Amino acid sequence: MRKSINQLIRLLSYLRGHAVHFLIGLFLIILMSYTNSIVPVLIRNAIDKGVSTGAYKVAIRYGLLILLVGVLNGVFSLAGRYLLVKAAQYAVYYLRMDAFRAIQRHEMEFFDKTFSGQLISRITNDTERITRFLSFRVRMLLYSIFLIIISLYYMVRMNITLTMVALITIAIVVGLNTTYAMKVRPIYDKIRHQTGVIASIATGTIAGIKTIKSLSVEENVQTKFSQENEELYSLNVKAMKITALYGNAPFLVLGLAMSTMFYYGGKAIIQNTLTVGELVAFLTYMLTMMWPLRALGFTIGDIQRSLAAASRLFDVIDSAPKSIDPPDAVEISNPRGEIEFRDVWLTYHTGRTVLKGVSFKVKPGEKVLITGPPGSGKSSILKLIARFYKPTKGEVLIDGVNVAKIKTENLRKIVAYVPQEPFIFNRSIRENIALAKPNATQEEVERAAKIAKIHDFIASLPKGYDTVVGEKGITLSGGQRQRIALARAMLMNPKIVLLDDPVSNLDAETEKKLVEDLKEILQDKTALIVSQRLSLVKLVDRVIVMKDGKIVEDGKPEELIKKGGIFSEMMKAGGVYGG
Ligand SMILES: Nc1ncnc2c1ncn2[C@@H]1O[C@H](COP(=O)(O)OP(=O)(O)OP(=O)(O)O)[C@@H](O)[C@H]1O
Repeated sequence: MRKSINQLIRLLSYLRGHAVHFLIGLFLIILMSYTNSIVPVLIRNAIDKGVSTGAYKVAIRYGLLILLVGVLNGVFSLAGRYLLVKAAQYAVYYLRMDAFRAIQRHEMEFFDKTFSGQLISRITNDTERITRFLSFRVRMLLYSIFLIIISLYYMVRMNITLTMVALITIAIVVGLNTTYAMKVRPIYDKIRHQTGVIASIATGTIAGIKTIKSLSVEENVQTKFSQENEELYSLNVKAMKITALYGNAPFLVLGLAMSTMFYYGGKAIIQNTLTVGELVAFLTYMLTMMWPLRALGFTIGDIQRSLAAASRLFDVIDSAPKSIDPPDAVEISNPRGEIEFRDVWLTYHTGRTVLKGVSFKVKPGEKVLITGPPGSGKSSILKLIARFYKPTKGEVLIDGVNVAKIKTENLRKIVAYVPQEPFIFNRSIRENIALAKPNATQEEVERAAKIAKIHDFIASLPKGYDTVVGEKGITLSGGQRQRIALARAMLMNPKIVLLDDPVSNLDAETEKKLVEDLKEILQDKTALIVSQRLSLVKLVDRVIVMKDGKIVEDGKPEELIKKGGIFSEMMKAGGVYGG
C-alpha cells in the first residue's frame, strides 16, 4: 500500500508542468458530475411544479433549465477532458523520455539480460496504460464517485425507501462489474501476451524469410503460427462469453430495481408520500448512474495495474546508472593510442569466464591481429577496450589511463569499434555515416567516406549521400555495409580502431580489396583486428592467438610461423581457423 502511494505521488509529480491544467480539469469533472446529477431534480420540478399543476410556463422554464444544464455539462466535459488529457500526455511524454534516456544509460549487460520485447513494452504499452489512467480512469473515477454521492444526497431528501433500493442496486452492479473485471482481466492479459507471441512469430518469419524459403520450411512455420492463432481465437471467444454474460446482467438488475421502484413508488404516490415527479426523478437517477457504476468496477481494478505499470517504468529508470561517466572521469586530450591489458579476467552474467588473466601491451600505431578458435574470447577483448563491459578483475588501460575512468564522450572519440555486422539505420547514407556527429559538414562526411573508399559508390547513386538505405531503401552488400561502418568510425578520426571480424561476411574478391584499403585506412592508427582469416596477416605487425580465454601465442607473424605453434598450423591450413 505504502509503495503504491509512493508510486502514485511519483507519477503525479510528472504532472508538475501542467498541475494547474490537471486540477482545473478535475474541478470541471466534479462540476460535470454535479450538472448531471441535478437533471433528475429539474425533471421532478418540471413535473410536480409544472405538468401536474397545469402550469405550462413553469414546465417550459424547467425544460429550458435542463437544456442549459445540458449545455454546461457538455462544456465542462469537453474542457475537463481536454485539460486532463493534455496534462496526462505531457506527464507521459516526460516519463517516456526519462525511461528512454535511462534505457540508453544502461550498460551492455542489462541488454544481455533483458528481452528487447520487454523494454519496448515498457516504452509503449506501459506508458499507454499510464496515459489512460491519468486521463480517462482518474476522470471516470472522480466523475462516478461524485455523481453517485450527489445523486444519493438528492435521493435521500426525496425518499428513503427508494434510496435503499438504489443503494442495493449500486452495490449489486458494482459487485457484478468487479467480478466481471476480475474474471475477464486475466484473459485479456493472456490475449495481450498471445498477440505478442503472434507478432514475434510474424516478425521472426519476415526477418528470416530467406532462411525459411531456402530450407522450404514454410509449412512448419505455418503450423506453429496456426497453433498460436487458434489459441488467440479461443481466448477471444472466452472473453466474449464472459463479457456477454456479465455485460448484460446489470441491465437485468436495473430492470428489477426499476420495477421495485414502481412497486414502492406507486404505493407511495397513492398514499401521498411521494410525488410523480419524484418517482420519475428516481428512475432517471438509476439510468444516469448505470454507466458510471459499470465503469467503476473496471476503474478500481485498473488503478493497481496502472501503478504496477508505473512501477515497472520506475524500475527501468532507477536501475540505470545516474550518469554514464564515473564521478572522477578524466579526459585524454592528446591520445597516443597505446593499449594495455593487465591480468584481465572477464565473466559474463551467464557465469561463463571468457578471459582468464589476459595481459598484453599494444604500442601506439601498432596493428594487431587477434585470432584463435571460436569462443576463445577474441571479441570480448575488443568489447573491454570499448568499455561495453567491465573486467571482472584486472585493468584495461589506454595511454596508461584505466578505461573505466575515461569520460565516455572522450573514449568514443579515441576508440572506434566496428562490429562484425554493423547496423545500418533506415536513414540516408549521410545520416548513417554522421551517426556519431549529426552536425558533421558534407566535407567531413565525404572525407570519411573517401577514407573508407566508399565515396565513389555513393556518388554514383542518383541521390548520392541522400540515398536512403536499409529497410525500404536500397539494399547494401556486405562489403558496402562494412565500408559505411568504417566511414562512420573514421568520421571521428579515432586513434584506436577495433575491427571485429571485418571480412567474415565478404567474398574473396571484396575481402582482398578491403584488406588492401585497410592498410591505408588504418595508417596512423592503433588497430586491433579480430579475425580467423589469414588474409589480414599482411596488414599487421603482430599476431595474438587466443585459446580458451588465454593468450597462447603473441609475436610477429614471421616469428610465430617459425615457432611452429597454433598460428603456423593455421597458416598451413590456409585460412579460417581449423578449416
Ligand atoms: N554478452 C555476452 N553475454 C554472455 N556470454 C557472452 C557474451 N558475449 C560473448 N559471450 C560468450 O563468451 C564466449 C567468448 O565470446 P567471444 O565473442 O569473445 O569469442 P570469440 O573468440 O570472438 O568468438 P567468435 O570467433 O565465435 O566470434 C563465447 O562462449 C560467447 O558465447
